Amino acid sequence: MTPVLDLQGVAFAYPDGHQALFGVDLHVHPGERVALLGPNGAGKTTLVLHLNGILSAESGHGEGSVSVSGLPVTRKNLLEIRRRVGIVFQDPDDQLFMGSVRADVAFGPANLGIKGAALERRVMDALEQVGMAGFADRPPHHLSFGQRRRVAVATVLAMEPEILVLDEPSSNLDPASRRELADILRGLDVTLLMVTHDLPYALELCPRSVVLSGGRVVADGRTYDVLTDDELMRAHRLELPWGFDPRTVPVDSLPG
Ligand SMILES: Nc1ncnc2c1ncn2[C@@H]1O[C@H](COP(=O)(O)OP(=O)(O)OP(=O)(O)O)[C@@H](O)[C@H]1O
Repeated sequence: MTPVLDLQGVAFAYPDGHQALFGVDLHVHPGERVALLGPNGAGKTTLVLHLNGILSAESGHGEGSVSVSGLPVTRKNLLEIRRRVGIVFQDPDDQLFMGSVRADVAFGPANLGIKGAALERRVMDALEQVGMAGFADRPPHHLSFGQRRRVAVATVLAMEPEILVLDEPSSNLDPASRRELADILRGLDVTLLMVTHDLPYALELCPRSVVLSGGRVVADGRTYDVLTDDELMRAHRLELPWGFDPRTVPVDSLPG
């Protein structure tokens, strides 16, 4: 089976010489839900920026290869790659800039040439998937932060990506919004890569976790096994929230 995401030996140094990634290998198969964990400065964002070619070895500061469903992430493939890889950034305001929710969600597919009833269907399907169909005519800046984050997810879903990449999806959400977003994400039929410091969220949503530390993959396995490996957790500054013990989570409530 061709992996949706295939990274081989990805190394990258920023122009100031700071080396952020050292030979990262990562393979994600269709339908998988994977959490990307790691302390501050581990290289998670740098890695995510390689997935749709914002950063790449082609820029002259890196090595290795990234491909999405067999298509190499190179300058000449960027349009198709950006259709296949949907990234939801941490701040929804980076993704919402139109006068209405409908216009924001329509922006990407309209750029692909989709119009009329087909465009409206894409927009409403995406908004329904995130429970925001009733907000189509509202200006995004009149919505709460949690609602804006859901609309940001819809802008990406409307592109019908092969992989949905989420950067800290639970950050700044109140407990109810955090849980509602988890319910939404659990219900999506899409391959998912989620960068998070919210370890219970990773356990709840992603059967598999990859730990990046110092620009290297230091663990890749079942989320439960990663979070209960005390030595690994300590070595890479991963801390569970006070009072949370994965061992007490009922096994049948874990995903996958
Ligand atoms: N534009 C840049 N120029 C130089 N170094 C950078 C740049 N952006 C990030 N870095 C460095 O690269 C390393 C990896 O940073 P990155 O943002 O990828 O980490 P991260 O795992 O996403 O961290 P966090 O959890 O804090 O968001 C860090 O040491 C950081 O200081």
